[in-house]
Amino acid sequence: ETKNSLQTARLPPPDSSSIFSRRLSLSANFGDSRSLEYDFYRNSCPPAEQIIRTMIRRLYEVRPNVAPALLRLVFHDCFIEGCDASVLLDAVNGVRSEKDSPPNETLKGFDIIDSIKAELEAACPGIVSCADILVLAAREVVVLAGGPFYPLDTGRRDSSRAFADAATYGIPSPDEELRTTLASFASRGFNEKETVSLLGAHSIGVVHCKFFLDRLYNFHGTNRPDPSLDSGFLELMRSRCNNSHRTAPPESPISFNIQPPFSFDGLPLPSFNSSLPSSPEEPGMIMDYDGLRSNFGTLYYRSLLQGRGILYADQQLMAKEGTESWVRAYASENTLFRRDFAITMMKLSNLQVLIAPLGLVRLNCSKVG
Ligand code: HEM
Ligand SMILES: [Ca+2]
Repeated sequence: ETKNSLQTARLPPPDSSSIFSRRLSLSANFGDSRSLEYDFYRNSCPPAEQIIRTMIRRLYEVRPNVAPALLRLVFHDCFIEGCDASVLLDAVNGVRSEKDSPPNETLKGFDIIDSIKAELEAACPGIVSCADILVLAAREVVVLAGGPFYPLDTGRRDSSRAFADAATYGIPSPDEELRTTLASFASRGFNEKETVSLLGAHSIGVVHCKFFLDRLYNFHGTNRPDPSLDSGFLELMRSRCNNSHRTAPPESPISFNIQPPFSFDGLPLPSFNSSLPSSPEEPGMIMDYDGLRSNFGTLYYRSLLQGRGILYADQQLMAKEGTESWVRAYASENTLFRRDFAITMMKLSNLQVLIAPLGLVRLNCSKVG
């Protein structure tokens, strides 16, 4: 299965950019033998995967929000020129980083990757790529958050540059219509079903008010809320995010209105206080649909059935029969969802990977040299 998804993932998307074609033709020169391998570090750094697992588990105990942070981070890396750790690079000498692009402004978890990298550099200097660390760390947090385990091949190499423009235009927008979202995923090889299952990642984490304020107060410039929103849920969201969050500068004390976390279905919440937005000036909604962590995914899809998706792009999954039927299926069959989510996470983690001699192993994940 890994092999198949890797091959699919290596097909050029319809809108393939020149950099992508360059990579593809270069790797094609070496034939098909160059691909990721199961346990790539078995000789060069045997404890690599165990180190990552142990560190993530320890971190998760004190900071459970590492789970959503890293799950989102791997998506934002792999979606832009593949899983090459390009998203981790800092700006240098006026060359913009992906971190600075608007869709990435609220990304978190860079420090976690850095500390894992430091540990791995101490154990096996110059061996384990940042790109592999990121996908492996994301796999661990999915399991900790109650999601499925999935096997991953390794041997990804890191990019030597960031793709700031590609990140600005290539990360899907939360306000997008369904067809645009589907086209964006299709261009990376994900069909409708796979797109619906990947969005199950929105079972955990936080959404800041600015990403859905328009839905609450001025949907598509109508001065009215989004009609697809359940009315009770609209009130709940408005109580979290008032209209002033639209214009208030981030440091404005006016925005201080965080309330205790709650669960959408009245389920008891675990102590997830640290998944509150990082600063009190940035209120938002907790996507902790899976209060008991036993059913990762189920409550996300059920909430879409009830018109309770937080982002417009989430709720849009109900706008078309093809995607709606998958929302229904995943809302009622958690085993099916877990299987499909595992497969699509493997596919996401294998997008456009760089294999030696392409790319490099960065010694510091946020710098090239
Ligand atoms: C149409 C596609 C998607 C859109 C428009 C979208 C948009 C967003 C937005 C706006 C946020 C809130 C960020 C914030 O408030 O700081 C968010 C959070 C998140 N997204 Fe997505 N996303 C999409 C797909 C995905 C996928 C495919 C994954 C992973 C496989 C993912 C994982 C996450 C996670 C885990 C969070 C919570 C982050 C945290 O709490 O730190 N998203 N997403
Ligand atoms: Ca990337």
